[in-house]
Parts: sequence; structure tokens; C-alpha cells
Amino acid sequence: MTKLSVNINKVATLRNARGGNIPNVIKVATDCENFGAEGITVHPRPDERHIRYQDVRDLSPVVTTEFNIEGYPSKDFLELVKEAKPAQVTLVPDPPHVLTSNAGWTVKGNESLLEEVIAELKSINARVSLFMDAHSTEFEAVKKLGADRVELYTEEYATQYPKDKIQAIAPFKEAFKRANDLGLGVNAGHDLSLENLAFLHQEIPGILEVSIGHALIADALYYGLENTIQMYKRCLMK
Ligand SMILES: CC(=O)[C@@H](O)[C@H](O)COP(=O)(O)O
Ligand SMILES: NCC(=O)COP(=O)(O)O
Repeated sequence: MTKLSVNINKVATLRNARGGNIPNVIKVATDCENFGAEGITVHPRPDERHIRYQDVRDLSPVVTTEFNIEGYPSKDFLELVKEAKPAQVTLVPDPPHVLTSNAGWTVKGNESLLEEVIAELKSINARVSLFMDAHSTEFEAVKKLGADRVELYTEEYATQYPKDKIQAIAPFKEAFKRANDLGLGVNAGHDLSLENLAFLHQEIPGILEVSIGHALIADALYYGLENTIQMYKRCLMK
């Protein structure tokens, strides 16, 4: 069964816009879980443009499903994660000022960093996932580093989907098989939406978790948060 982890970065974007605490990020996370989310994902960036480090500390004791913290393994990020002790950490190679995540890891040249960080995260019993491009030829290296999962970076799928969904899904089906054959679990995320999620699930039902934020929160403006979460979950039931 593919789990839905709701990324609440954009709830924090709205909250920060006015400097107060509306919407309350902690309450939204709890409500998302009550509405059916099977995980909460956050991506605290160095500039704290949306999720703040304090949000992560405040969320840690209240998230009752799976808490997934994404980010680049800087010293500050690792200290925060060791405080929060989430179920899963998704390592993303984002430079500090990137607009949004826009690439998967290149393991070559990052082996010692990743090996050290993965060992450190395993020591706090976190499941470790690496954000990877579907075309990556480094899944075996990811496995050797001790990671548990890869998260397939699905922007390319979302962009291609409206043009040719069969062509869009092909590299992701192939990547799923390569990763799965190595014993790596497979997550997926970035730009997934009500438009493209059902086909992704239909074609790759073995994906363990999708983390979805931007489109889901935008959809909630029209359909309401509870209804939207249920709409996304129905895409994962067929
Ligand atoms: C890693 C990834 O693709 C997303 O989870 C990322 O967290 C999106 O970040 P923004 O919400 O800052 O665009
Ligand atoms: N890992 C993907 C994620 O958490 C959310 O990405 P997006 O849906 O905001 O593009």
C-alpha cells in the first residue's frame, strides 16, 4: 500500500507571510493526520523561508503517524534531526538558496559525507532515504552506503505527464525495478498532483510512500483540506 505523507512546507509559507501564527502549523499537521494523512513531511531550509527549525521541534512530539524530515545534511540540519528523532530522514542535495529541490544526489564525490551522515542517522534509528533522479545509475552505491530507501524525484514525470504519460512513466518504472531489485525501498515526490498521481500508482503500485505538498495545499484552497487529503488517498486506492 502506498502511504500519503503530506508536506506542510506551504502552510508555513502562509503563516510566515503575516508574521503571526495563522495558520497554526502544528494544528494543521494534527488535522492532516486526522483527515487520513499517513505521514507528515517537512523540509526545513537554512533560510527558514517556510518551515522553521522550531516548527520541527514542536512537531516532533505531536506527529503520531510517520514524521519525515527532508533536507541537506548540514551540521545544523543534523543537530535538529537528532533532537527531533523522526521516523525517516530524506537527504536532499539542495544548495541553500535553490528555489525548490531540483536534483537528486550524485553519490560520486559525496561518498564520505553520505556514509558518515547515514551512519549517524541510523544511530538514532531513523530510516534513511536519498532523493534520487530516476535516471541515476548509482542505486547500488546508495545501497552500499547503508540507505534504506530512495525517493524518486518526480518533477520530470509531472512535466512530461500531460504530453505523453506512457513516455513519462517509463524511466520511473525502470528505476523502481532497479532500486527494488537491490533491496532498496522506493518513495516518490515532487510536483505530484491530482492530475498525475493515480497513473503513477497504477503503473508503480509498489511505491511505499509519496510525499506531496505544493499541489495538495493549493488544491485545499478550493476543495478544503479534509476533502483534498481524501481525494489524494483515493488516487492511491485503485
Ligand atoms: C525534496 C522535494 O522535492 C520537496 O520535498 C521539497 O521539500 C519542496 O521544497 P519547497 O516546499 O521548499 O519547494
Ligand atoms: N519530497 C517531495 C515533497 O515532500 C513535496 O514536494 P511537492 O509536492 O511540494 O513538490
